[in-house]
Amino acid sequence: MSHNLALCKILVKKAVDAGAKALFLPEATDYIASNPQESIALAQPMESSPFLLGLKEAARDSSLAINVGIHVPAKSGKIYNRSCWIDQTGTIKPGYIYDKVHVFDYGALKESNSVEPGSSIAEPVETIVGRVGLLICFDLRFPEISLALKRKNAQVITYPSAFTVPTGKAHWETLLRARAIETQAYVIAAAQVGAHNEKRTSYGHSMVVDPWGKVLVDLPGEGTDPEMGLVDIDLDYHEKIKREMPLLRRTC
Ligand SMILES: O=C(O)CNC(=O)[C@H](CS)NC(=O)CCC(=O)C(=O)O
Repeated sequence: MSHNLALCKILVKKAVDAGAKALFLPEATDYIASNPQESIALAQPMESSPFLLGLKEAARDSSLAINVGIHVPAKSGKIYNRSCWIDQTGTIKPGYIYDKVHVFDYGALKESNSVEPGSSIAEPVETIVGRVGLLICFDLRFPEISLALKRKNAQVITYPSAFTVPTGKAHWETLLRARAIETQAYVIAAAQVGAHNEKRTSYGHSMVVDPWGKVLVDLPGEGTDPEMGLVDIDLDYHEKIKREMPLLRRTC
């Protein structure tokens, strides 16, 4: 976790140097464990997690908002797979969190062994880059939840992710573009890349798609340094797309 925090701080510096107002980090940025027991054992409460406290401090010191995926202990003894919005003062206000609703049980991965599913869709967060709807990774396959955020006027939807390589190759870009086209929102999907342990490798291809479905960023995931892309979130463009093709007024 201290290693991951150090990598995050490199990205914070890159973001600040590039003039960014917000930085989007992947799902499970604190750690990816080798098995469900380890994942549960490593989870720390938000109040005392050195990873999260360090990231909040970095946000405050650099006046940079940060979206990050972490693990948090749940009352059931399992953990929540959580997406947090840290604002540019380093604060996670009430309502700035979302717990992954759809857990990923596929092939060798049984997320439900360790993760307690969340039970609600968070209101979009009013941020320095617009109204941000928080979702996570496998939620990407369930259009309903992103359309619920569209009805709540989300301008940006985030999917911090750690997709598997085969499902990523088959579906990742198509799903992200579809969600952006349907919701007419910016879709931002920071993704883990490469080998985590002998059993797990993530697909990568961190991607940003604009409200028309155009891919603005697709990071190659090469080399050893953490990579970052830079985009302008153009809220006027988002409005224009919605005005010219008002999908919500129609019924079906
Ligand atoms: O394990 C952790 O700590 C973090 N969580 C994840 O990486 C999760 C659960 S295993 N991964 C996914 O949801 C991949 C979804 C996917 O690949 C797909 O929908 O095709």
